[in-house]
Amino acid sequence: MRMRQNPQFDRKNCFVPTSEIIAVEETELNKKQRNIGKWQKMAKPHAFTVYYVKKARNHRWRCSDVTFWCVDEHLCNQWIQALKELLEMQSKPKQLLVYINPYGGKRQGKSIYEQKVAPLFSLASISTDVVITEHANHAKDNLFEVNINKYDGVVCVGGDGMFSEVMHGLIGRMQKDSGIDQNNPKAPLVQCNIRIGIIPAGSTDCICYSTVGISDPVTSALHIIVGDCQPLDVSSVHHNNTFLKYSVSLLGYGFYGDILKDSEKKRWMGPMRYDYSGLKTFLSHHYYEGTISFQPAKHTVGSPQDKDSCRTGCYICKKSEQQLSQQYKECGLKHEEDEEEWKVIKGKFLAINAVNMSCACPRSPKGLSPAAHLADGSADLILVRKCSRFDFLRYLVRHTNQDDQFDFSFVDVYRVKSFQFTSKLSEDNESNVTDIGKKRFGQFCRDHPACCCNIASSTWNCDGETLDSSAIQVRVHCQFVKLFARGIEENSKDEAAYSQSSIEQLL
Ligand SMILES: Nc1ncnc2c1ncn2[C@@H]1O[C@H](COP(=O)(O)OP(=O)(O)OP(=O)(O)O)[C@@H](O)[C@H]1O
Repeated sequence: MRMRQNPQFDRKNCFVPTSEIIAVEETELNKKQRNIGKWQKMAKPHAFTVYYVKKARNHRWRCSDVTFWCVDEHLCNQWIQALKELLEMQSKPKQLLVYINPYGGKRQGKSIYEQKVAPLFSLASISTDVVITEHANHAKDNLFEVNINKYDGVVCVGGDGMFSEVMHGLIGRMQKDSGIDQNNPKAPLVQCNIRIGIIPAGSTDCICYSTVGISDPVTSALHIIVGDCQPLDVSSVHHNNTFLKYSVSLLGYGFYGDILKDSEKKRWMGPMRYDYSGLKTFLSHHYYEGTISFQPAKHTVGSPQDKDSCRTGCYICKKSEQQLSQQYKECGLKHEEDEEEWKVIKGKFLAINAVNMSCACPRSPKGLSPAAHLADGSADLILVRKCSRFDFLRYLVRHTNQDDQFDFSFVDVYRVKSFQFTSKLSEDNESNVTDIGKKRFGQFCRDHPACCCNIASSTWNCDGETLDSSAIQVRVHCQFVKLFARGIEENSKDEAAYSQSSIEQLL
């Protein structure tokens, strides 16, 4: 059997893991092809083509191909059969439900899907049911009605808002089917095993970037095709006994809440509104008084100040999940989270951020918490206390350089599995949470004397959407949803090798 590669790889040796084969097809040889070089000498050659993932720089994936030729038709068919059987054995999706937001980002969702993604799905023999959304919550409502068991995954084409909508639909559907009341903050929620794929086509594609390493529709489509699986922690957010939202990236009060609230009023400015509102919020330098109580995530084996980041096959995520399951097994139903230690901090904050992932994006490649993990059952709680404008700027600048952004006297960071927040304003009205806190948590840690400034409440930014209440209770659910992704791969020798010569002889 002989090989004719994509011209750019001529005369290079290469290999492809079978898990990264996209499709195998019999190749029809036309007369012109048969007259090329060595194959000219072959009497009636037979051929098949292997389409595979080619890894390029910066986590970008592309589809490449290599064609194998031989004179023996039977041998050629045996190879095709054997390779197809190998592909069948893997957990690649066969049937997908696709939601396209035609208005997300630069309104390119439909054309991105049709031109870049659909041809790849068709090459990989994936059948799709495509829904072009007509209004907000169309996808979410639809997910409560469809025969979900028919699909191996749900794909959303859009930004973080579209992903959030699909995730809420899927989680909500699972709870409804299992008779679980999402309004009960302590309800044992049912995990969502159907994988979600994100084809980035929004103005913010932070979740895609943090789980794949790049916002690129073709790369994401290929992660879906090869059937990757990345579990993701999800935080549930409640106000007393009312369910508000789920969050997978940022829950931000103060600075990031104010930016979002202001930018919502300036939608007409397009993506520029985030820069404008960011500068305006920075200059206004508001701080907010409130009480935050949290339960440290004792099961995790990492810390927010670790030097290593969460990467493909992350040991810390695996180990932490094992510890957590062990804990539940040992304590069983007796396990009462309320009885565990709570820490309480009262203070004046410029920003309170809780992140379930690093929140890296092209603007801030390190993210809000560079060592946060995708699937360790915890969130990193970052408290930025009142400080001067100059110090706050120094803190923000450190998100873009190599210096430690937590190494400031006014910044504290904790790895937590649940937390509650009450602003001073709502504390006065809703003394409930504070009373419970006082009874349950004992000594409060007060940082400064009571503030004499006129402080209003801020708004919570929950994955890019505002929440109606400032008093919230948050609980992290370990590995609650699954994505067609594999986390960010190390920039290893493999990648360098791939980018130089890319394919080695498989057969
Ligand atoms: N057909 C539609 N018309 C209007 N809104 C829609 C439609 N389909 C989905 N949406 C809503 O649009 C919101 C934003 O979508 P998406 O995240 O895809 O785009 P985006 O440009 O990144 O958003 P944003 O401008 O909020 O950053 C989602 O919350 C989703 O519920």
